[in-house]
Amino acid sequence: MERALLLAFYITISCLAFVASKIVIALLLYKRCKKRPIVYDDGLSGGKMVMFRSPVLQSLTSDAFVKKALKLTNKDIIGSGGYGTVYKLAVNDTLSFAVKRLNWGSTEKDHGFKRELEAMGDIKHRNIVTLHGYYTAPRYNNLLIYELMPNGSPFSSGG
Ligand SMILES: Nc1ncnc2c1ncn2[C@@H]1O[C@H](COP(=O)(O)OP(=O)(O)OP(=O)(O)O)[C@@H](O)[C@H]1O
Repeated sequence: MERALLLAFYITISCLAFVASKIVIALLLYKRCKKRPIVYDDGLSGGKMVMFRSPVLQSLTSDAFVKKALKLTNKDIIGSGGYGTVYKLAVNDTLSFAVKRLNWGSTEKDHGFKRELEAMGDIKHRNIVTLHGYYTAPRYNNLLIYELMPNGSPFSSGG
């Protein structure tokens, strides 16, 4: 009788451990999926827009955003640095982004660069401007999509 009880106890513990391990695995997979960037393929330009977990950018339709981004002109320029030109992209009256058009081309073959961008998309710090995503297309310069800082980039030293 005692042996039967002990056996039942072991079976119960094993079942509970099995269920708990499945829950932990499901939670880890869910967390990983949530962190994964959203990728939109733009059929028109053959480009790709990658949005990080930013709810701001994910609430926009990528088509509308890409169309606006590809229409940026000199009058939208808010600054320029060693790596490219920075434009203000206004989605509507209340929502704007800083879009940096890099001086070099597509990230398609540069996996290291992509990985670096995705790592930057994970960083959230009050002294570091948020990178919301990027756009890359075969015949177009790469675009980095940043949070728009009211007084310019926090990296900027005034030049
Ligand atoms: N997120 C942003 N919001 C508003 N303005 C920005 C933003 N990022 C950049 N700028 C503007 O664009 C300018 C150029 O920025 P950028 O980051 O390209 O170069 P930098 O920080 O000046 O220097 P470096 O070339 O070494 O990166 C900044 O000085 C700033 O005025």
